[in-house]
Amino acid sequence: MTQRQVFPQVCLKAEGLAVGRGDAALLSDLSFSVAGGHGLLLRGPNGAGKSTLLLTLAGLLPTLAGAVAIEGHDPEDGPALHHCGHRNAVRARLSVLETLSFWAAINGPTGLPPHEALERVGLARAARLDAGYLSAGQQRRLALARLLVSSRPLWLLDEPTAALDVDGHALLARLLAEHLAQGGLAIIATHDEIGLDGLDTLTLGRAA
Ligand SMILES: Nc1ncnc2c1ncn2[C@@H]1O[C@H](COP(=O)(O)OP(=O)(O)OP(=O)(O)O)[C@@H](O)[C@H]1O
Repeated sequence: MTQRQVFPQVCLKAEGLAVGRGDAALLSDLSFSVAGGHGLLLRGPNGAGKSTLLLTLAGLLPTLAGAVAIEGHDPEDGPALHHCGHRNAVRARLSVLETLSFWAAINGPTGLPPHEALERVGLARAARLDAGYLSAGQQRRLALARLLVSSRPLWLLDEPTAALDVDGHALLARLLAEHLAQGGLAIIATHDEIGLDGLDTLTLGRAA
């Protein structure tokens, strides 16, 4: 299938960035850029600061020095990014479809309709089940579906393969390939192989 450019030319630039918890810098003097159509893998040992960097890029932690800019994104088009963290933001007492519809309503129904997104991630048959009953890997798939129901150029993914089976790994690679082909960009903290060629790698420091 031929993919079309969906996103305008968006580029994330980090310059002289220091990130950490409280006042203590875990990583400093980071400069890198990721352009539309490109993906960057964050590698490094446990505790190196990958999640901290993603949270900082997402604006959920303050920068300790330097700056992050997302160039080429028009705020009129809505938020620029999704942050998909370790937790799956699954609401146990809502059905799978209700959970995803909730996220589409909160984040903007600018992507796939929820039932189509569930098809994409292999959860169509679980649509009416309480989301709390999903297995760990199914909950991860539901978290990935959240990326699909609201169209945003920048995906910040923290250990996206956690609990996914072999098919789930392949699914993630397909979703990423399609996102990049549409001009999206992705930064992915992972210890796993992602199964997609052409990704750049940034290896971060040492565990404390
Ligand atoms: N809220 C917090 N307050 C203080 N220190 C924290 C807090 N959260 C994390 N840390 C510390 O920050 C350091 C970096 O953690 P972070 O989760 O960014 O590492 P990581 O590279 O993502 O690790 P992993 O590969 O294990 O996921 C760790 O030493 C951790 O203990």
